[in-house]
Amino acid sequence: MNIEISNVVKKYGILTVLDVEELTFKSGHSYGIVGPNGSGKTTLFKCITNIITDYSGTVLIDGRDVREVNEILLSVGIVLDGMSVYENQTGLFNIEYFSKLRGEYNSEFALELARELELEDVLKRQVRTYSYGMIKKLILLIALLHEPKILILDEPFRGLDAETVSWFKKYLKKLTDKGMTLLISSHVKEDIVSLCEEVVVIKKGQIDNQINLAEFQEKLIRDVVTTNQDGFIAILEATNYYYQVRSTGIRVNIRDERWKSVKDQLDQQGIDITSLAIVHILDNKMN
Ligand SMILES: Nc1ncnc2c1ncn2[C@@H]1O[C@H](COP(=O)(O)OP(=O)(O)OP(=O)(O)O)[C@@H](O)[C@H]1O
Repeated sequence: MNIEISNVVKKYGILTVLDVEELTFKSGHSYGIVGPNGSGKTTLFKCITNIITDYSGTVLIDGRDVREVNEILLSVGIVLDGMSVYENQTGLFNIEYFSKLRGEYNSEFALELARELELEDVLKRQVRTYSYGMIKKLILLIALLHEPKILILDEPFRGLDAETVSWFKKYLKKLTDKGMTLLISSHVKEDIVSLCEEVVVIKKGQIDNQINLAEFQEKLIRDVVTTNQDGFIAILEATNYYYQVRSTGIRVNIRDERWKSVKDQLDQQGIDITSLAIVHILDNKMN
């Protein structure tokens, strides 16, 4: 399912917290939404899922306005950071309850997921006796139960152990391979890189950048310090490669094979590399 956002402006009083002219999430693709705290990521998710409705502009899912055709939301799963369940009820009650709110309850599938997430043994316990990670797993399990066509996850992995994060990533990959659209916000670069094809950077409520990660696969940013920085710059100037002089060294932004030729030239001129740090493209953009 596609999501098309046009001229969406959300204000709190006189403060504009979201102002997105045009943004499209294509069916079956996975998107990372990144940006500093308070930049509007959660607000965007809430507008897409009708949790916030008092915005101007439109959000269309498969061409239908989410504020007019509520049924579309049955195909959308959302997990917001800080979402809660009924703590005085058991895990199983919560799974069944939230599942039935959306339609059929498939107990076999629910148990299968619970087993994979190692929640099976605690399903009959009241949720208030769960650890933070168990509650988070339970909420994610509930969101997965209906195999949504669009899944929106706001900081989904915070507080989960490495094994569970790895399970979720594999599971989400399977779902996107089957055509689910995934929107995920995270401050953890590795989560975004391992799951998403495209990154949308939001700053102060506006789209600051859109990055196709596939294009950057072989392109690494390097911060390089050499024994002769002027000689190094002369090589980069002569080859027309883009560089920046920084306190951490000379930042070069070139593909692997070109970097090899730069290194050969450094060798020929007797210039040694004393320090080399690889910076991922997203380190620049995420915060
Ligand atoms: N109910 C509210 N009343 C007033 N302002 C709000 C309300 N909810 C959010 N805001 C403001 O809207 C802006 C965007 O908040 P939002 O939660 O969307 O940011 P975020 O990018 O998800 O941040 P984080 O990375 O910290 O989760 C912030 O300035 C926040 O203070």
